[in-house]
Amino acid sequence: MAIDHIINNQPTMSSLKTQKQGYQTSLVFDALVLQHESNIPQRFIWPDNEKPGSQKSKELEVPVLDLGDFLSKHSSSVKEALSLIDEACKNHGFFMVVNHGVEANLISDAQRYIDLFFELPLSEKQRAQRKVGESCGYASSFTRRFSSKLPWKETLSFQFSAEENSSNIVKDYFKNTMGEDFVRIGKVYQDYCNAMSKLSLGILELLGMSLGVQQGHFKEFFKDNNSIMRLNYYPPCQKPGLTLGTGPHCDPTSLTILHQDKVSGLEVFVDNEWRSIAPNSNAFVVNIGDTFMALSNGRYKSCLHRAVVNNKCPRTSLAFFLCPKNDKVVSPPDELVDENNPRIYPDFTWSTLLEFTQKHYRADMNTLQAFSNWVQQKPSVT
Ligand SMILES: C=C1C[C@]23C[C@@]1(O)CC[C@H]2[C@]1(C)CCC[C@@](C)(C(=O)O)[C@H]1[C@@H]3C(=O)O
Ligand SMILES: O=C(O)CCC(=O)C(=O)O
Ligand SMILES: [Fe+2]
Repeated sequence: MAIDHIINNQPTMSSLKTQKQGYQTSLVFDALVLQHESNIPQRFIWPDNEKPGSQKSKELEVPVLDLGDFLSKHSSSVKEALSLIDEACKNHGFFMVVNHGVEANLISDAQRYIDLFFELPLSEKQRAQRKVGESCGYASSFTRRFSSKLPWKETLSFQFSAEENSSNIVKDYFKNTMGEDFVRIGKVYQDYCNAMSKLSLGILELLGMSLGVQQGHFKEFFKDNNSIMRLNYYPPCQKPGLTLGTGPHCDPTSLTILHQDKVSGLEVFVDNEWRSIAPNSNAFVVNIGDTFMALSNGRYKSCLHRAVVNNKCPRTSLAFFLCPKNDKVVSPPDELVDENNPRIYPDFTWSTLLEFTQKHYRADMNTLQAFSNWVQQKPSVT
């Protein structure tokens, strides 16, 4: 049966009646069906210049930061760590963190529950269905947002807040969205996000030092962060050379703390070629996002990366996207602006950049430039 026929006749296909647009047929990516299909629907096939093809990417060696060592202030490790991280962040914006203090069984629970959630029947997952224009909820390859170059993935994204009065925000999300059976899962992801928020503050202390910024500046800016946690689930694909789990992009957020499962797939575009970052279950991959690039006045780079899929097994990743509180104005500290380093980006708030990515622009390798142009055209947006 032709794949389009399969998709179009899925019981899961739903038609959406909206006040504005009348009937709109929305196709749903049923991973259980598509992962066995070798006839890939056109909308999942990427253009020739973006297809991953069949050749395996060379591995990229990124600096590995021993955070425990660094934070215990062993002067020898501090100096060496700072220069390693500084060079990586000026070049491709990626490094790894080990000895991070996050419990191994918390990480393995968080990884295990990704499989549990995404192996649920589609109708169950759709109880958390993400609405167009919103950044939280379940999305199946964004069939409701995009009509081409669809990512070969399902995602579940939810909000985290480090503010005192929001200490149960993740737990409540799972309970209210998915019901009592998900209280335990909600607790695991609440604990995981708390650990990510704490870890990010340790990393920010290091980035502040390597940028030569007043001690604790970035920690202070992000202490009440309002971040986004995303579970990525990449089903196997029979033609992995034609599709992409996540297309080439820079993260619009500030810092991404990613945990790759045992299955490789993360690739970074460095020196004009795609390079893979090998999975390491004891480490987190950290990358600079657009918002931190603006905070560093362009000193540290938010770089192009993507996720490829394979034809053998699912791949999962835990992505914690550190974001400042919505109304915080993103503006580089004075130490990073002088006559030799004039301002590169306008002041903006994270909520405005997030709205731009959710309602006006598909995040890619030019998001921040497109956003800067958009903000400068719009009167009184900060
Ligand atoms: C602010 C965000 C938008 C995306 C999630 C994120 O929290 C950070 C990464 C962004 C994204 C992954 C970049 C590639 C395109 C995208 C549409 C995706 O493939 O998921 C982006 C996310 C989004 O939901 O817009
Ligand atoms: O899954 C991965 O390895 C990368 C995902 C990613 O880049 C993202 O979600 O922004
Ligand atoms: Fe990313």
